[in-house]
Amino acid sequence: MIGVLGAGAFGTALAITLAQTGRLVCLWGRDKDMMERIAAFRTSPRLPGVTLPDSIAPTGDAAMLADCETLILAVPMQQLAAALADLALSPRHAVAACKGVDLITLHGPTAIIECALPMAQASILSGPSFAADIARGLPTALSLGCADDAVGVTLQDQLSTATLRIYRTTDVVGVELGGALKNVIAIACGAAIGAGLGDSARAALMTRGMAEMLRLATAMGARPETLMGLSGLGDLALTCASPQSRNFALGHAIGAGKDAPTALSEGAATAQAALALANDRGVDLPITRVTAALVKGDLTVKDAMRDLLDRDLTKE
Ligand SMILES: NC(=O)C1=CN([C@@H]2O[C@H](COP(=O)(O)OP(=O)(O)OC[C@H]3O[C@@H](n4cnc5c(N)ncnc54)[C@H](O)[C@@H]3O)[C@@H](O)[C@H]2O)C=CC1
Ligand SMILES: O=C(CO)COP(=O)(O)O
Repeated sequence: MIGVLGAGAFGTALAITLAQTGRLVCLWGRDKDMMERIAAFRTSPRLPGVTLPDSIAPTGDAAMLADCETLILAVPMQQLAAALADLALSPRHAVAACKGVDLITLHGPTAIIECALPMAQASILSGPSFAADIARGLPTALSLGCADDAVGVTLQDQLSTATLRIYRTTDVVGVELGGALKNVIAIACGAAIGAGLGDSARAALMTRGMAEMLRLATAMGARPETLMGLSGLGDLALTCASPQSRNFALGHAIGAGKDAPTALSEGAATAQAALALANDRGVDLPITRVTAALVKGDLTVKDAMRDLLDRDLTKE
């Protein structure tokens, strides 16, 4: 049995696609009443219009996860440490499906897992995929970062489904940072579009944003080709171009002068964390810097644009 910890949009979508393989999937959520309703009606408020297959066991009882050799962790990044601390878990493989950097420790998901579950092999699953697309069985490709390639082969086989194709790499840091940093650039792109700055501005932000992602990630030991793959360029392309993205939507609201949406936006916290990581390493992240200030309300889009355009001219 595979376990999914976190019955939000992404955890539920992953459970649905994994159920296609015929295996039993235990979907755990912390809200017991809601999990009972999901079990009874086979639908989730996080994924309207999608029916949960019978091979998914929705539950609010964490003891059910004890039998799962592989556990997928699909909670918000800033909640990962707390979620693991709250539950007594002992999986063999713990696969993070969250995107971000922990603001308190500046660790990525696998380092958080390694602290909380030292006996588990930690890995990261990331890449371009909206939960609604995965749940509807639309074709999707993701990257699995696992330091031990033999374990990576096992997980790649276990987690790939008829519609979800998984590639693997041992570059865990690259996969983690690709998924985390693209969210910051998606907020910046949303702000540009929301403020009416145009598609050319968005293309410039995506390209120079990719340069920032590469600078920070390689300074932290990632391989550049990982960032040019699914968890990096692939996810950047998806989230910077789609209003379906919650990070893009947050930026759009900021740019348009509207109230920020309440939905989760991992990029808001990650912008602050990325700046701290970059400062420690002497890496310059101008787009991330203005995005962090935009999110905090310390800068207007007009001033952010001026800040970026007024910098000294440089080589590409
Ligand atoms: N929704 C999407 O399309 C995708 C989401 N992701 C990533 O998946 C992660 C989760 O996102 P979503 O599922 O979309 O968010 P969501 O907001 O739909 O669900 C988050 C779930 O985590 C639960 N949760 C929060 N704190 C918790 C805690 N301390 N203990 C236990 N459960 C807790 C909430 O109750 C909720 O059910 C994020 O890092 C996101 O970037 C990745 C790819 C696609
Ligand atoms: O990570 C995602 C798609 O790959 C989901 O993006 P949002 O969190 O911005 O909605």
